[in-house]
Amino acid sequence: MAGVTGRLVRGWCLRAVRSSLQVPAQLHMSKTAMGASQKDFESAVNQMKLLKKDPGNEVKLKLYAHYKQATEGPCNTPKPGVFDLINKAKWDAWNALGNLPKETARQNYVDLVSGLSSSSDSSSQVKPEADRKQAGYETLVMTSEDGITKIMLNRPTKMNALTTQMYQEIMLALEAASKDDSTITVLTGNGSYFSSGNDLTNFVISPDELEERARRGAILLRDFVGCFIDFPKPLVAVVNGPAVGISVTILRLFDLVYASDRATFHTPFSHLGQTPEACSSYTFPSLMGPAKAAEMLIFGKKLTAAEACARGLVTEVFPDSTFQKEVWTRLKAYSKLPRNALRISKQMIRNHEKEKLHAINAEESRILQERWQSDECMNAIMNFLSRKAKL
Ligand SMILES: CCCCC/C=C/CC(=O)SCCNC(=O)CCNC(=O)[C@H](O)C(C)(C)COP(=O)(O)OP(=O)(O)OC[C@H]1O[C@@H](n2cnc3c(N)ncnc32)[C@H](O)[C@@H]1OP(=O)(O)O
Repeated sequence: MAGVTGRLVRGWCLRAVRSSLQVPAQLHMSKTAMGASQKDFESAVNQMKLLKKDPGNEVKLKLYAHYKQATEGPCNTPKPGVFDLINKAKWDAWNALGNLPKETARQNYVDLVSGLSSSSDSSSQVKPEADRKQAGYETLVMTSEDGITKIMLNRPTKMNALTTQMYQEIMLALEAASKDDSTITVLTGNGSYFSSGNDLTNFVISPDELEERARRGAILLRDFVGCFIDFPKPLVAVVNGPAVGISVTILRLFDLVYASDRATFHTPFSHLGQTPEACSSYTFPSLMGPAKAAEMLIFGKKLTAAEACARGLVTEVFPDSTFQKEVWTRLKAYSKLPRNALRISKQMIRNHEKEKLHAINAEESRILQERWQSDECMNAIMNFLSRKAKL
C-alpha cells in the first residue's frame, strides 16, 4: 500500500483500528487444515488490542483489510466518496485483496500481528534509556543546561510538521520551562527543517467529524498561541532551517529570532485556502508595513533569511556552517545575565499589547475554524496529500 493511499490515512488513530478489529461473538473456535486456526486468529485480534506502539498506517490498513477478508470475505460494499478519505483508504485496501480465500487472509492477519508483537517486544527492551532522555515527551526533546531550557521539535523525517500531539506537548513544555530555574527558553528543530508548519494530515478526517474537529482545532490553536503571548521569560527561536506556516507567524511572539542562512520563511495560507494565525494579521503589518505583510500573508511570498531579517522578523542571520556554534555561545553568555532583570524587562516590552494579542488570537482562530470547513481548504489538503501540488 504505497503512495497516496498510505498518505491519506495518517491521523487515523490506533483506537479506531482496534475497534474496527473487534471479533464478532459468533465466530467459531475450530482449527482448520490450512494454517491459523480460528483460535489463533482471535488471539491475534486480542493481541492487537494490547499493542503499545502504533504500527503505522500502512500496516493498520493491511490488518484491517485482512480482518475484513477473513471475517466477511471479498469486499462487496459501495465505494466511499472521494472526500471520505479514511473510509476510502480502508475500502481500497480491502478491495485490493480481491478473492483471497478467508483462510489465507486469516493466516496473513496472524502473521502480521505476530511480526508486530515480536518487534514491539524487542523495542521495549531498549526503550527505558530513550524514555528517560525524552522525559515524557514523544515529539520533542527537552533539555535544560547552563541556564537554558531547550525545546527541540523532533519529527525530522516529517520536517517537524506539527501534529495535534505536538501542539499539546509544546504547551506542556512551555509551562514547565516557565517554572523551571532556567533564564532563557529556546525553541528549535531537529534535522534540516525548523518546522514545516501544521501537519496537513491533521485534516484527514471523515466529513461527519469535520465541524467538531474544526471547533476543537480552533480551541487548540487559540490555547497554543496564548502560551506564547503569555510566556514570562525571554524566548528565543533558533531557526535551524526552513520554516513554514505557523512556525513563521509565531516568531513575532519570540524575543530573539536567530536564523541560519539556509532558513526560509514561507506562509502559503491562501494556497491552502486558509488565513493568518498566531496574531500575524496584526503583528506582521505592524512589523514590516501592510504592503510587505500582504506579500507574505496574502500572496505567500517565501523570504530568504536575509529578507526576513531586513523586515524585522529575524534578529540576526548566521552562516549555516557556524550557526550552532555561534548561536549557542551567544545564548550561554546571555543566560548568565541577572534572571529577574531579563524577565521583568521582557514583560515591560510585551505587556502593552498582551490584551490586544489575545483578542486577535481569538478572532483569527474563529475565522480559521470556518476556513477549515471550506471547499477551498479541503481541496488544497487533498492536493498536498495526493502530491499533485507541492508548495
Ligand atoms: C491545531 C491546529 C492549528 C493549525 C494552525 C494552522 C497553521 C497553518 C500552517 O502551518 S500552513 C503550513 C502547512 N504546511 C505546509 O503547507 C507544508 C507542506 N509540506 C510541503 O510543502 C513539503 O513537505 C515541504 C516543502 C515542507 C518539504 O518538501 P520536501 O520535498 O523537501 O520533503 P517531503 O515533502 O518529501 O517531506 C518529507 C515527509 O514529510 C511530510 N511532511 C512535510 N511537511 C508536512 C506537513 N506540513 N504536513 C504533513 N506532512 C508533511 C511529507 O508528507 C513527507 O512524508 P512522506 O515521506 O511520508 O511522504
